[in-house]
Amino acid sequence: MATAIQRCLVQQLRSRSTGKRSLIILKQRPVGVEISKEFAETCSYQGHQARCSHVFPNSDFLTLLQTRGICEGIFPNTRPNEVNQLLSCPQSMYCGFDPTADSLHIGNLLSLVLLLHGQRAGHTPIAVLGGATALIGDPSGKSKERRAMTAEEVENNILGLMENVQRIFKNHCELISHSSIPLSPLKILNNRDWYKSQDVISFLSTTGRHFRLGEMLSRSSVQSRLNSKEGISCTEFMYQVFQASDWLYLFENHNCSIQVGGNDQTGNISSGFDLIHRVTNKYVFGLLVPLILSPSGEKLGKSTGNSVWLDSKKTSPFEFYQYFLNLPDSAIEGFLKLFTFLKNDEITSVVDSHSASPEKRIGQKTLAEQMTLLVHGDSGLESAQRCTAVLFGNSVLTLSSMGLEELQQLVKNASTTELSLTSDLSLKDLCLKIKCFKNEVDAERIIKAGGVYLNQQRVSDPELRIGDGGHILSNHITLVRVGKKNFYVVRWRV
Ligand SMILES: Nc1ncnc2c1ncn2[C@@H]1O[C@H](COP(=O)(O)OP(=O)(O)OP(=O)(O)O)[C@@H](O)[C@H]1O
Ligand SMILES: N[C@@H](Cc1ccc(O)cc1)C(=O)O
Repeated sequence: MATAIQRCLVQQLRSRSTGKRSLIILKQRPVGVEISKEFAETCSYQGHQARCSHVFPNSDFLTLLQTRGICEGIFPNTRPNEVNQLLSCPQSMYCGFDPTADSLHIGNLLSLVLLLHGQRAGHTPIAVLGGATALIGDPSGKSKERRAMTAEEVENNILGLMENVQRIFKNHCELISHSSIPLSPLKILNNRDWYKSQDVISFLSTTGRHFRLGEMLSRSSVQSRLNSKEGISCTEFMYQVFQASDWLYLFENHNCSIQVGGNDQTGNISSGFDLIHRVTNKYVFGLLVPLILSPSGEKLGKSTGNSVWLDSKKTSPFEFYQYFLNLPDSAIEGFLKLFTFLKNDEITSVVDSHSASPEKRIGQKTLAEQMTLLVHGDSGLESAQRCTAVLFGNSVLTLSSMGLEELQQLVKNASTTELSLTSDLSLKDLCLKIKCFKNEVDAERIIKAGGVYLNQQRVSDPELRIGDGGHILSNHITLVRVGKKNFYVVRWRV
């Protein structure tokens, strides 16, 4: 007798007319993008070893997303039975990211978390990198025309985004999902691939015919620009056509009936819905995540200049960890539900312990740990915790276990000086050599007043001989701090 999954597959194959549905998993590599050896390895890794703890497909998926606040809206919201029916069979679900920067940020992370929940529930996640759409420019939420990007910039940014997405899926699979059933492999596609062989006339005479100008003009992203002094170019006006065509392509070639995006994407998702319905007479659905705002209420995003990046070179694991550690109490429960994979009862228990002693910041610590583990893996979390111990716990032992690079990340703006130790070097001489002070008088005064720290320990004798009393750590480094925030790294020649 056929299993439930087999019945589902047969039903799906019968119900679709395209004949191209890729229920067979394709390990497709974005063409035109250099793929590193690591990328190739993690791709095959995910295909073979990923495991999921849920029964497949998990019918509670949508309820879980809604109760945790991850899915704020379903587009269209008038067909609840169809969307539930669709999700009771294996689907592909996609989210697109335009490579307008070389890294994703925590606003984008929520859509990836939704895809990960989808993967855990038995669906196939697809990340589309907008090699084509980044060159057009999405007007959604933008009061001005975007700066035109060069093809080289876009190609370079794609590499960064691909690395981010791969790393997060790998960390989730290895460190967070304790599972027993294989997860569907993640697909990363570049939308440049399905446009590069089309000429503009055939695109307009085929795809273009399905779009109604009235509907296109009604999108709020278009309306707000039409009513502004800046206006909207034909290029950006056409953006919705490309995002809609992406979805049609994915629907026909990758069984993709679900698009995930921030709620600022409703207009583009609606264009895709209209196109697919017009062409195939089938219904597809958008799952909309809420926009993540900064504590001061603005959207966290690339263009808003307040990003917490997923690339460790732009936001180090320590800074990333600290961002969550410093969130106000009021944000914690919501963020634990949105971003972590802790179960609801685990979150309740964290929130209860936090409320009993808020000064211990148990909620912030749990959130920071879970987020750093997902984004930067266990080595990133260890580094973040080491850096925190040094900066806020004054741990000399931890400081001596750090490499120069990690220390430089910790004290980002600190100058690093290489010195040879002489037997008569005093603290005051050292401070002058590494340019903590402009003159001897200032040096003497501030050291005596207790404003100088060696390896996070206060020292107040300007004549103190350096070298005595473990001022030089076993990693041949001394960290000098003046006041609260001015750091200087000394690297001793050996
Ligand atoms: N702060 C945010 N909260 C939730 N989702 C977000 C946030 N920022 C972006 N997204 C979502 O991430 C996906 C990719 O967005 P995109 O690459 O355009 O990011 P962006 O930071 O908004 O970029 P830009 O500022 O250039 O528009 C979209 O679905 C978008 O809605
Ligand atoms: N328009 C989306 C990115 C995107 C690109 C291509 C898609 O097919 C889907 C989404 C954004 O700017 O946030």
